[in-house]
Amino acid sequence: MAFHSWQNLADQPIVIDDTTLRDGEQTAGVAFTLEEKITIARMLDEIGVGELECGIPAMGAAEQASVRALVDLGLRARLITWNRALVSDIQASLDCGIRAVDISLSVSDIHIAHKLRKDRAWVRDQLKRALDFCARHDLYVSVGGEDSSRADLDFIVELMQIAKERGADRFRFCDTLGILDPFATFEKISYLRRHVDLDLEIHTHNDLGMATANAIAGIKAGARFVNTTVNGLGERAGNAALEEVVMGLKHACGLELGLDTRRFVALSRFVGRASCRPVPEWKAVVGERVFAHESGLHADGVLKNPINYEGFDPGEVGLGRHLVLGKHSGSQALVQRLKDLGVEVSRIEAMALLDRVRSMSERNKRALTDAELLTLARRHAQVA
Ligand SMILES: CC(=O)SCCNC(=O)CCNC(=O)[C@H](O)C(C)(C)COP(=O)(O)OP(=O)(O)OC[C@H]1O[C@@H](n2cnc3c(N)ncnc32)[C@H](O)[C@@H]1OP(=O)(O)O
Ligand SMILES: O=C(O)CCC(=O)C(=O)O
Repeated sequence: MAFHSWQNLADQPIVIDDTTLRDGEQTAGVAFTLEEKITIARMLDEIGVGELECGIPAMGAAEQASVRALVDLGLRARLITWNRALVSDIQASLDCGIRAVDISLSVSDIHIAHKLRKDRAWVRDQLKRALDFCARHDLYVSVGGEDSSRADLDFIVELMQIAKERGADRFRFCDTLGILDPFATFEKISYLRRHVDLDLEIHTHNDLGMATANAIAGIKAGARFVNTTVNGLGERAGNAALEEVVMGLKHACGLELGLDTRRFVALSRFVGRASCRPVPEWKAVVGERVFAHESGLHADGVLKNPINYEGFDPGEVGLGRHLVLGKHSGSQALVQRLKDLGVEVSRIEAMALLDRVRSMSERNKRALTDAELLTLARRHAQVA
C-alpha cells in the first residue's frame, strides 16, 4: 500500500477540497465505476486541485477497494475520506492507506435530537473519542459539522475548541440544506474566525441557487478550505461547482488560485458522461453555448472586440465562441457571417435579408445553419 507525500498545501492561501467523488457521487442515482473515479481523480490532480474527498470506506469492501486504488495512484493532491465520528469508520479509512479524514458529526440541535436522537453531551464525547483515536494514528483531521447553518454558533465554538485542543487541523462548516445566503454565511464564518484560531472549511449546497455565492462568501470571511464538485453535482440541488468557484474567485474577487482552468470543459464533459447528468448548454462557465452571441448589439460589440460582451476569454476554460444568426440578429453580424461564407452583401442588403432570417428562426425556434443562411441569401439576391 502506497503512502504518498502531498503537495504542500500550507503554501496555498485557499485550498480547494473537491468532493465530486464523495458528495458528487451522493447525487441520487449517480454511481461512478472505479475507472471513472481514477480518471476524475487524475484530471483533478493534474489541474492542480489540492485535496480530493475520495469516498466513504465505512460503506464496505467495494468502496474500500476504490479508495485504496486512488491512494495507490500516488497523486500530488491530498486524499481525504468521509467518516462518521465512529472509531470503526476511521479504522476502515486507515485500512485503505488514508492519512487524512473528515470526522462528521451533526451539530444542530435539530439533528442531534431528531436524527442522532442524542444530546449535546453525547456529541462532545463522541467527538473527543474519535479525535483521540485520530491523534493516536497521527491523522490529518477535518471535523465536519453537519447542519452547521442551523446550529447554535456558540456550540460550534465549543466543538471547535475541543477539536483544536485534541489536534484537529480544521473545522468544516456545512450548510447541509443549502438554506443560507451569502451575507449570513459571511457573518457566521466571521463569528467562528473571531472566536477560535482553527482553520475553517466551507461546504455549501445549491438548494436556493446560492452554493457558489455562499462558498465565496465563506472564503471572504476567512475560510481557507472550500468544497466543490465538478458541474455542481451533489446531494439534491448539488454543491458549489468547481469551475464556478475558481472562475468566480478569479474574475469577481481577483483571487487567482493557479489551477489549469483550460481543462475545465474536458473535465466537465467527462463527469457529465460518467454521472449520466449531461451538462446543460447554458451551465455557467462550462456550458457549450455560454459564449454564443445572437443579439445584434452584442454580436456587433463582440465583432469589434470580444471584451465588450465577454467577462473572460472562453479559451480560459477550454470553450470556444459562437456567433449565431437568429431572431435577434443585426446587420453587422449578418454581413460578417456571409463574408466568412464567401458572399459579399452591403449593410443595406443585409438589413433587407434580416426579416427573412428572423421569420425562419421564429418558425424553427432556433438559430439558422450556414446552409439555410446561404439559401436565404441566394433567394434574396434573385428577387432583388
Ligand atoms: C450530509 C452528508 O452528506 S453526510 C454523508 C452521508 N453519506 C452517506 O450516507 C452515503 C454512504 N452511507 C452508507 O453507506 C451508510 O449509510 C453507512 C455505511 C454510513 C451506514 O449504514 P448503516 O449502518 O446501514 O446505517 P444507516 O445509514 O441506516 O443509519 C445511520 C446510522 O448512523 C448514525 N449516524 C449518522 N451520522 C452519524 C455521525 N456523524 N456519527 C455517528 N453516527 C452517525 C445514525 O444515527 C444511524 O444510527 P442508528 O441506526 O443507531 O439510529
Ligand atoms: O459532515 C460533513 O463533513 C459533510 C457533510 C455534508 O456533506 C453536508 O453536510 O452537506
